[in-house]
Amino acid sequence: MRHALLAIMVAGLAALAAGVVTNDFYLRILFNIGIYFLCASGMNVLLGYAGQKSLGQAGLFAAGAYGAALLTTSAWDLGPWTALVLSTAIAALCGVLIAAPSLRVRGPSLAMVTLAFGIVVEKVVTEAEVFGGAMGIYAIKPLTLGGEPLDMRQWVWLVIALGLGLHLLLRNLLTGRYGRAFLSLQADEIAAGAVGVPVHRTKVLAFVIAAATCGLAGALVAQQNQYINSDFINFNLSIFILLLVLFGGAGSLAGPVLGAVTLTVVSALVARWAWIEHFVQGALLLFALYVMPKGLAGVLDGLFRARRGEAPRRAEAPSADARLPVRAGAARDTPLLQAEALNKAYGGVRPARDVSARLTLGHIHALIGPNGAGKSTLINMLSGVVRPDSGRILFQGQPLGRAAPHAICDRGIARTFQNLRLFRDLSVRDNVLLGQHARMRNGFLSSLLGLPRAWREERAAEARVSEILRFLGLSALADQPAGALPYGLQRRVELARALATEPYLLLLDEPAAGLNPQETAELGKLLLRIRDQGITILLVEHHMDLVMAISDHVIVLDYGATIAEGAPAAVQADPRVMAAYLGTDDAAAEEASAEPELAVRA
Ligand SMILES: Nc1ncnc2c1ncn2[C@@H]1O[C@H](COP(=O)(O)OP(=O)(O)OP(=O)(O)O)[C@@H](O)[C@H]1O
Repeated sequence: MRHALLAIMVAGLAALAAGVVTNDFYLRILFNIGIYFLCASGMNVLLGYAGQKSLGQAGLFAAGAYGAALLTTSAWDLGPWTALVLSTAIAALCGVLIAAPSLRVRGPSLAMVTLAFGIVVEKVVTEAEVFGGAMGIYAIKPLTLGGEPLDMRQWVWLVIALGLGLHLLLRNLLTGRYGRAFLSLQADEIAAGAVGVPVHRTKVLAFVIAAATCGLAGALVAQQNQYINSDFINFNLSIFILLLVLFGGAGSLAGPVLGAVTLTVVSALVARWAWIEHFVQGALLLFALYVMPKGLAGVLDGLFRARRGEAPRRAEAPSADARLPVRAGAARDTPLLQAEALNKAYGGVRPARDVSARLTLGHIHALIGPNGAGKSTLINMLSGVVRPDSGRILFQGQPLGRAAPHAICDRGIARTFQNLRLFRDLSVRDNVLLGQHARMRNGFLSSLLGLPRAWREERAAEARVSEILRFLGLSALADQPAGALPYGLQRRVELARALATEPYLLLLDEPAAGLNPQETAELGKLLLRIRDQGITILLVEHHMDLVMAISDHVIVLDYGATIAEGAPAAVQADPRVMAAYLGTDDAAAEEASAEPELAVRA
C-alpha cells in the first residue's frame, strides 16, 4: 500500500509539473520520460527479472508505431484509441515471435538473435512500400478527447496515467508468484523447471510483456507526432532501452523510473551536440556496468540496507511440532514409481543399462553405487531433466512420457541436486516460495490486477512456507539471501524448496555431501521425520552409515546396471556389492562374502 501511495504521489507531482509548465520543450521532456518509462518497465521484466538479454526492442517499438500508423491511415481507417489498443496487441504478438529463439539459445547468442530481429525490422520499414519507405507514414490520427486532438499537456498527462497504471499492475505481478518465477529463470533454468516453473511459457510471457509496453510506447509516439519514419527505429533505440534498465537498476521496481528520468534529462541536455549524445550513452552504459551493476536503484538500496544492518545467520533447531504440507490422494494400489528397462547413453558411456526400479509409498529407498555408476543419471531421468533413450517410467500407474520437468514436479516428484542449484540471490523464503509455484492457483490476470484471490493464495503459500521453514529450523534465516548461508544450511534450504512442492516422491541427490558428521546425523533424523509425514524418498548417497541407518530398501547400481537390491543389511552383505565398491574380482568377492561384517564404504 505504501508503495502504491508513493507511486501515486510521484505521478501526481509529475502531472502537477506538467500543469504549471508552459514551455513546450519541458512538456516534451516529460512526455519522453513517460514514453521511455513505458519501454523500460517492460524491459525490466524481461532483462531485470527474467534475465533475457534482448537487443531488438526497437523492432517492437516499430511494430506498435507502424501498427498505429497503418491502422489509422489505410483502408481500415480505425479510430485512434482502437488503433492504440490493437497496435499494442500486434507488438505483443511480435513478442511471441522474438521469444521463440530464446527457447533454444541463451546469453550472448540470444542477444545476437534479437539484435538481428531489430536490424531486419529497421531494414523492412525503410525499404518496404507499405511502410512508406524512407519517407514514412504521415497523417496518423492523433488521440482525441471529446473529438478534439490532445494538446501537448494532455499527452503528458496521458503517458503519466499509463505509466502509473503500468507500474501498479507490474508491481502486483512482480511481487507475487510470477515475479519469483521470472527471477528463477534468471538464476537457474534447470532448477526453475525442477521446482515447477514452466520455463518456456514464463520466458515467452516476459518477452510479450516487454513487447507490449514497447509497442504501446511506439504507438503513442506515432500518434503524438502524427507521422513515423525509419529514423525513429534504429539500433540506438534498442541500446537506449537496454541502458534505461541497466542504469536505473535491473530487477528493481524503482529502476525504470530512475533510468527514464535520468537518461531522458541527460539526453535532452546533450541533444544539441549529436556526436556527444552517443558518446555519453556509451559512457553511461560502461559506467552502469562497471561501477553500479545494480543501477541507481541498487546504490540507493545499498544506502538504506547499510542503515538497517545485518540480520543473524544462525539456524535454530528443527521444530518438532511443525507439519509439512502434504498432498492427499496418493494411489495406494500401485507402486508409487516404476522404472522399466531405462537406457541412456552419452556416446560410448552408458550410465543406464536396462535399469528398473520400484519405489513403494512411505519408504526411504537408497540408491548407492561407486562414482560414475549412473545414480544422478537415474535421478535426472525420473525428474525429466534427462530423457531416457528407451524404457518407461510409471508414476502412480501413469506413464510420465515426455513430460517436462515442471510437469513432473506438478505431478508430485521433487528433487534436490548433487551440486546445489539454489537461487542464490533470492532470500531463503523466496527460494522456498518458488517451490510453491505450481501449488498456487492464481493465474496471470488475477496476479496482474492484484485481485483478492491472488492475495489469498500468496498469504496461504507464505503460511505453508513458514511451517516448512519451522520444520527444518530455518525460520530465523528466512530473509537472508540463500547464497550467503553456510554450505550445510544451503543444502537444507534446497531440501525445504523441494518439500514446498508438496511431493509424493522426493529425490535427493547426495544431500549429505559436504556436511560434517553432526549435520549428517541431523539430516538422517529429518529424513525419517519427512518419511513419517507420508513422503516417499529416493536417496542417492555415499555416506553408508546414513544409508544403512535410515533406508527401508537399497538399490545398488554399477556401470549403469542394477547389481543388487533389498533390505540394507542384505545388500551390505552382498558380495557383488562389495566387489563393486572395492573393485575386487570375482574370486575376491567370493572371499569377501565369507566376511559379512565388512562394512561397505564409499
Ligand atoms: N551429460 C553427460 N554427458 C556425458 N556424459 C555424462 C553426462 N552425464 C553423465 N555422464 C557420464 O555418465 C556416467 C554416470 O554419471 P552419473 O553422474 O550418473 O554417476 P553417479 O553415479 O551419480 O556418480 P557420482 O557418485 O560420482 O555422482 C559418468 O561417467 C558421467 O561422466
